[in-house]
Amino acid sequence: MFQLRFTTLVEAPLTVAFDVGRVLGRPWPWALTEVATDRPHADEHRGAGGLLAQVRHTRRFHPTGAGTLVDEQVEWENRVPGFLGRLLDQTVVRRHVLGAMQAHLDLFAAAAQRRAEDVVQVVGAALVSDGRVLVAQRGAGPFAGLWEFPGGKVERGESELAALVRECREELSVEIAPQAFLGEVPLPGVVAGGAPSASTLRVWWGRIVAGDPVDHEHSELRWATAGELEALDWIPADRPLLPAVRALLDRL
Ligand SMILES: Nc1nc2c([nH]c(=O)n2[C@H]2C[C@H](O)[C@@H](COP(=O)(O)OP(=O)(O)OP(=O)(O)O)O2)c(=O)[nH]1
Repeated sequence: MFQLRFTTLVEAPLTVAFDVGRVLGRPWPWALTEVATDRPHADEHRGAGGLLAQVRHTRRFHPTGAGTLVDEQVEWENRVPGFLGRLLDQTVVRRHVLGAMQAHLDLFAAAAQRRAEDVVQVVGAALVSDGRVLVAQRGAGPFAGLWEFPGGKVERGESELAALVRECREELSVEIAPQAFLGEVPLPGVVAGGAPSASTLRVWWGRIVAGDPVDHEHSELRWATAGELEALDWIPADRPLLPAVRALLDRL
């Protein structure tokens, strides 16, 4: 098997990067078959055509503070075996795969970035102080009574971190300094009238730099220890983020 690996940082949330990648497909002149998909984390295609007896193309999507890191691996086998096959690979096939992938990845990154402008993102703050994290209970709406991270929707043209700072000011009357990206989860519902499951929640560790939290929107605010997090009745989408928050509290 020959192989090449590509990593691309796409300025788009996980679900947008995955869905745009899916629509664009793979840059091969013959159709590959999707053999595995785990939206929005990974997918795998296989097929064959032209000089290639077998192609396996896997893609993994990792959330980062700067966007989604797309890690792709292309593996193939030539139709021609042995020395001639290796020569063919080095002179023709590899160059072809590289060229096709580079053009495809440029297109992919630009398309995902454009699409991200139309999908409303949600940001949340894990505000930590004295070994505890501030959690908030929603007072109204479909998630009334459930716990969440303070935060809200990123407005059009606003950066994610500016939205995080603004939401904490509006909801809690505190000034915060974002510290590090903690994780991202898909939101299964409809956010701001978009398609179901199009948006994600991206959570950042933050420190309060001025003020004491005053509750303006929630039914309750609570400073929770790492050990208390699991037992709270969370919005279900948030649960996969709890290990990262617990690890942060344990580390600080
Ligand atoms: N803030 C926050 N929202 C969450 C979390 N988990 C989760 O599923 N959501 C969902 C609930 C809502 O559908 C959406 C956020 O909407 P929001 O109502 O808080 O946003 P917002 O402050 O901008 O409010 P508004 O403009 O609708 O008044 O994300 C979470 O941990 N924090």
